[in-house]
Amino acid sequence: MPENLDHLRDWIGREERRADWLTPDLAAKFHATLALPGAPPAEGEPAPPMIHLCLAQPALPPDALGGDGHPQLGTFLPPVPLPRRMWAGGDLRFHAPLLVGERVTRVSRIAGVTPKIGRTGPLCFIDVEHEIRVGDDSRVAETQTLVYRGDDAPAPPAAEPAPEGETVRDVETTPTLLFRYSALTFNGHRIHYDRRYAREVEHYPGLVVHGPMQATLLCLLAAEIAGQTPRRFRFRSLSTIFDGDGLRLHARRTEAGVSLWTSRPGGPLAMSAEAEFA
Ligand SMILES: CC(C)(COP(=O)(O)OP(=O)(O)OC[C@H]1O[C@@H](n2cnc3c(N)ncnc32)[C@H](O)[C@@H]1OP(=O)(O)O)[C@@H](O)C(=O)NCCC(=O)NCCSC(=O)C[C@](C)(O)C(=O)O
Repeated sequence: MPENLDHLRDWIGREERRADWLTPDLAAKFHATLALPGAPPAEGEPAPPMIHLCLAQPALPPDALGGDGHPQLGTFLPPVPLPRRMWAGGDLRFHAPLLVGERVTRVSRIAGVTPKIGRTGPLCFIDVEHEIRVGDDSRVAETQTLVYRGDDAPAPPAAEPAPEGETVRDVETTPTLLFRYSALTFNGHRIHYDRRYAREVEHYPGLVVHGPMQATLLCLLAAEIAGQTPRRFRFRSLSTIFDGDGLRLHARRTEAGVSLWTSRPGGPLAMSAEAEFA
């Protein structure tokens, strides 16, 4: 670790609250971007799980953004002195669906700051708890884990090819898909649309396929296989997928629910996830 990061724990407990409308327009754009089957839900109908990631995102002017296109660190998230942000994982509990047309409030709280040394060097994990409410009614409880890495951190060492699932779906990871998902989530992170920045500044071979989009596709696949929205959905991002790689979604039914994972075709495990229904 370049320096002692214990002082960042002072940020634990910091809260932020934002509100938004789940409009029919957003529901239609989410449906179209992810190529979901059938017609998008109309006003008053349940919206698909994970659409909340598109809601109540911070809307800041350009001078409040960092060089990576995200809000500058030290506003809500602590000022971690490691520049490269990635989405590391999540743990979500779905209490009840959001309905199209509802006014949604997102209450966010810094819940953890955990420095570690990984195989690729210093890592700092930040846990953010979000509660997605309509009035006093909690619909989704989510813990997001973000990770910050050093400037010169290498890619994790190559791993074995991931096994194939019982159910397999291929998704074409075009720049258009990545751009449209960034737009839906109002995510300015340049690693998803600025190829020169992704290569020259963050040393990736291509545009990065969003962790939350992979998680959304896996959660929707779990819901399709089980015929219902999971009660709990957990995931971890273990290696990165780039545009042009192709994204393969895998699923296998288990006693407790559905195990899911992503890879590029023939590539190592990228995201691993569990959906529970009881
Ligand atoms: C994070 C990397 C570099 C660590 O790779 P490593 O080889 O350095 O780590 P390690 O040696 O395997 O593990 C070190 C410690 O970290 C833990 N660990 C290791 N991984 C995770 C994880 N995911 N979640 C939680 N914990 C993790 C692991 O369990 C261990 O803990 P321990 O010492 O206590 O045993 C590696 O796992 C990696 O490259 N993951 C892929 C990340 C990725 O591609 N994310 C999606 C794209 S970025 C994105 O979508 C952005 C977005 C949407 O714009 C946005 O943030 O807003």
